[in-house]
Amino acid sequence: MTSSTLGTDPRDSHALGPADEPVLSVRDLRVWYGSERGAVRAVDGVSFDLRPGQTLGLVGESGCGKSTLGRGILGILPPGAKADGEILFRGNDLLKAGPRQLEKLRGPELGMIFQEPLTRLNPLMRISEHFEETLRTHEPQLSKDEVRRRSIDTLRRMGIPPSRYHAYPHEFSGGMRQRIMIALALVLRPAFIVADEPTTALDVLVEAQIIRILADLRRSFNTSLLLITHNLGIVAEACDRVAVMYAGHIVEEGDAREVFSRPQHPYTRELLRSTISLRTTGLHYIPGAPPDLVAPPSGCAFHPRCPDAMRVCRRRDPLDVTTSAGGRVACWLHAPSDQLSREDTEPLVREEISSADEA
Ligand SMILES: Nc1ncnc2c1ncn2[C@@H]1O[C@H](COP(=O)(O)OP(=O)(O)OP(=O)(O)O)[C@@H](O)[C@H]1O
Repeated sequence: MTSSTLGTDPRDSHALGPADEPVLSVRDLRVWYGSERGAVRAVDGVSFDLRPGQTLGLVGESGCGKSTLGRGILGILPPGAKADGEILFRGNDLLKAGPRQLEKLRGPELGMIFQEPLTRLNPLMRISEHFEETLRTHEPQLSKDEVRRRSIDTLRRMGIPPSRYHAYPHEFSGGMRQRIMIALALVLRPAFIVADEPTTALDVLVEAQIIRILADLRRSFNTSLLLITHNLGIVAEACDRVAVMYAGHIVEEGDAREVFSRPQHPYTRELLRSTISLRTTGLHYIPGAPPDLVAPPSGCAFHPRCPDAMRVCRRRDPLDVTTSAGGRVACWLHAPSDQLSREDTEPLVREEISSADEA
């Protein structure tokens, strides 16, 4: 595929390549922000693939780099941020695309769903006008009737009845406005969408509704979705795969059910334990806090908080290991034994951890 295929009719996008060919391949992506203290390494060597129709949940504590990763892929980082690596979207490297080429792709090919719908819907414009503007900008060949039909059909999928097509944003509840925002992203039928905390500000019922809609995306449009959230329950319900992020790295990735039932990385395990569920008897907190990304700990960045840390964890970056269930985990506990000496596997005692932190 050549770069000339970028920006073609998005409705053809799903016909390109076999179904199992990734629509998005991120390779060794690094994103850093400048700060007075030095570079904030918010995304530090991230790689993953996303296939057509697949939903990948991206989880991790606050400040682990999830939003930066999502924004980096879409090319909407704030000024001063730098990115390096490869972001292959249908075979073309988005990091090498110019700003105008990226601008063209955002919307019809690369969709975005963020929070705060009111700030993004123009209060002076009817919902119909929002749809007309979006479709006319990206698909000017559509007739007025087609614009109306496609918009109403997309809104209906989001549970917004056609009778509300000409209403103004303030005439809808917060949850409905959020669904309208999702419909505005979907009406262009992008091949890939980043949804960053799309439900955080909503009540539980609306949240459940939106999650069902997101889970239906695959059936309706074969859209691939990167869903960024703090809510592991949402990932369990709506995602095929999950990637767990810590200090700018993906520390574990795999089939969502498999990762939730048999977490391989101590961080994933601790994160799951700190989530409220019906079976929760007492809430667990992961001791400590995510590290400063200007000067993260040596070796595995989780080692100062890890209950299973070994001496090697402080000294060497963990290797990515494929799990028996077909996922991957970056943790020395799972490394082949020939990579480790006896001393490497000795437990890292708390005193050593704190003295290393002070150093
Ligand atoms: N514009 C910026 N300038 C400098 N540092 C930034 C900027 N935006 C984010 N960061 C830093 O980058 C790191 C990753 O932030 P990011 O928002 O990507 O994490 P996150 O996992 O999405 O967090 P949250 O769940 O709270 O949204 C943090 O240390 C954050 O302070």
